[in-house]
Order: sequence, then C-alpha cells, then structure tokens
Amino acid sequence: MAYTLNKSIDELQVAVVGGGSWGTALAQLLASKGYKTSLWVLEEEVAESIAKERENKVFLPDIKLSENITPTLDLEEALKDKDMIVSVVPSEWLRETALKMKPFIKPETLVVSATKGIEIGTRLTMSGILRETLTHVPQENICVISGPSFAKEVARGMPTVVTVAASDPDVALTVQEAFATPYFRVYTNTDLLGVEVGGAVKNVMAIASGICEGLGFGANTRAALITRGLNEMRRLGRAMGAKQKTFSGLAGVGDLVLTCTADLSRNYTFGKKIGQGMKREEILSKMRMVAEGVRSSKSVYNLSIELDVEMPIVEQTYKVLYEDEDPAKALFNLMTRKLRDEHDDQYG
Ligand SMILES: NC(=O)c1ccc[n+]([C@@H]2O[C@H](COP(=O)([O-])OP(=O)(O)OC[C@H]3O[C@@H](n4cnc5c(N)ncnc54)[C@H](O)[C@@H]3O)[C@@H](O)[C@H]2O)c1
Ligand SMILES: O=P(O)(O)OC[C@H](O)CO
Repeated sequence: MAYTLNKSIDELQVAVVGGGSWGTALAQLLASKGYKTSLWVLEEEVAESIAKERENKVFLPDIKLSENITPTLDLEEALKDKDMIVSVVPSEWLRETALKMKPFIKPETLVVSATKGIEIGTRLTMSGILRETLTHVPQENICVISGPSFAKEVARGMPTVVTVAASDPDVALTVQEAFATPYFRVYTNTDLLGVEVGGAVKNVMAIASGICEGLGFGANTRAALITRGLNEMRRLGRAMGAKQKTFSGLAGVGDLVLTCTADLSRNYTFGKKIGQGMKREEILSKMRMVAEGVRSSKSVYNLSIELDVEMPIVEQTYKVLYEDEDPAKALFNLMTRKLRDEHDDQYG
C-alpha cells in the first residue's frame, strides 16, 4: 500500500538518531525549517554541550545550533510518537542501535537512512540493516538520503544537492519536501541499492585517492583514480542489480568527486596519512570521527570476491589497510596490470 501522510508536512514530528557531525548537521537543517527535532546522542558531553551551549563541541564545533533541537541520551524519549526518524549512526554500530530503537518506533514511521557503508559479514547496505531489524515498519517506508554533502558545509548553509532514494514515490516526495531548503536541494530517486552502493564505494576510493596524495602524486593520478574508481562502482552496482544511471548522479560520481578531492573528507585524510606511512590502527586510535571507507574496504572487497566482480582499486586498498601491503607497491601493482582496451570489460 502506498504511503500516505495523515497530517500536514509542517506538523511532522522528527527525530535524528546519532549526534555525530552529520546527524547534528541534519538536525540543524530540520530545526532551521521549524521542526522541533529530538537528537539522540551517545555521549553525555555532547548532550550537555548542545543543551547548555547550543553547540556540538565534539563533532560539529563552531556552529550555533537551533533552540528547536532537543538533545537526549534516552532513545525512548527521542523516538516516542515521531513520524520521521533520521538514522545517522555509523555503520559499525547501526545494527545494535537499530535493535534498541525498535520498541519505540511506530509502524507507520518514515525511516530515513543517512549512514554510508556496507556491513561487514552480512554485506548488507544500511537500509538493508534497518529493514532486517525494524521488521514492523513497512519496507517501503525505509529510504535513503545521500550525495555530496560535507556536514560542515551543510551546517553553514552552503548550497548542497543530494538525493532521496525510496521504492515508494510518495515516501520520496514526503522526505524531499521535509528536507528541502533554498540551500539544500533534494532530488528523488527510486534506486536505493545504487545510491547505497555509490555511497559505500566512494569512501573506499576516497581513501585510495588520499593514499596517492600522501605518496606525493598529483592531479593526473587523482583523475585516473576517480575515473577507474567510477568504473569499479558501476561494475559492482551492475552485478548487484542497481541502475547504471545512478552512478552518473549525485550519489555516484557526485559524491565520488567530492570525497576524492577534498581535505574536508575524513576518508581522504585517512588515506593521506596511510600514504605518508602511518598505519590503520594508529590513525584510528586518534580519531573520534569515523572514516567509513576503512570498514567498507573490507566489506566491498569481500563482496567483489563473492560476486566475482573485478575491483582492482578496492582490492589494493584492502591489502594496504588489512594486509600491510606497502602503498607504493599497491599503486605499482595497479599501474602494471595487464594492458587492455579502456572499455574491454563485460560491463563496458
Ligand atoms: N560527516 C559528514 O560530513 C557526513 C556526510 C554524509 C554522510 N555521513 C555519514 O554519516 C554517518 C555518521 O557519521 P557522522 O559523520 O555523523 O559521525 P562522526 O564521525 O562525526 O561521529 C562519530 C559518531 O559515532 C557515534 N558512536 C561512537 N560509538 C558509538 C557506539 N558504540 N554506538 C553508537 N554510536 C556510536 C558517536 O556518538 C558519533 O555520533 C557515517 O556513515 C558517515 O559516512 C557523514
Ligand atoms: O568526510 P567523509 O569522507 O566521511 O565524507 C563525508 C560525506 O560522505 C561526503 O558526502
């Protein structure tokens, strides 16, 4: 049955789950539109800093947050009677958090997934985890928001364009309207899988691009990495049943270009440090934020083997991160693969 909203869109009761930088930026966006927004956060210091100082000093410093945001450490308080829930918990903790959320979510709720990644082990997308855990919510009510969007820029009101993917067009239209502002343009899309594959693979490519930068290489290398990385994204998407045109869109090439080229990207910065000689665990031990590409390197690599999809950049990135391969050797391996026609690929 198609989704129907039984109230005016301005009356939506909304909650954001996850008070990291993206969760806080999305809460700020919704709050600035007038929505009274509950924000579930894990850390007491984050709840306190938002409640008392109107700032998330840990994950999104220097942004004055709206009075419409109510931070809470209590999931029940955050989720009770909400019509739209935005899930922004990093992939590593999404499943356990979703299970805790479940008892407090009404079946008719819209669930918007803003997390990027593929789960290690199950190889599920983030909306796949939500569908598997929130079994009382109709599958069509679970949708995805993605695209080139750094939290810091959205929070500062810089023009940003994203896509909302949902299998039910009425769900997509409702969420599109709820999020859209003159500085945050939202398109709709019916290809959830393609949007989520794009969001996961681009983070692996961003790490690879950062590694090249860290090794001291330049613009030629980066352009090659983005172009061939897009090819790998398309190939995996095709094998999984995603629509090819999705990868030419915001959640494909759009997010890939953004994350492979900007110092604001945590994945790119992580890769740069690897290229400069640091090790994965050493970098992660100093980060409070996530670089989803670290986990996605493993899950996407495993997926590529399982589905027999050729993804050499993903493979080499995985080997650098998890098998201690030398980054320069990994790049040499990529450059000296068997020479071939650019489009000599069963997925062209
Ligand atoms: N930051 C961005 O610019 C941005 C933009 C688009 C999408 N995303 C995606 O949003 C998702 C969330 O990332 P973020 O940037 O908001 O987070 P972040 O990296 O800024 O912060 C880390 C988050 O992890 C949470 N966390 C740590 N341990 C936890 C646990 N045990 N259980 C539950 N939560 C725990 C913290 O509370 C915090 O909210 C990621 O998938 C990311 O790829 C981020
Ligand atoms: O900072 P990153 O690398 O996690 O990227 C953030 C967003 O995914 C960009 O769209």
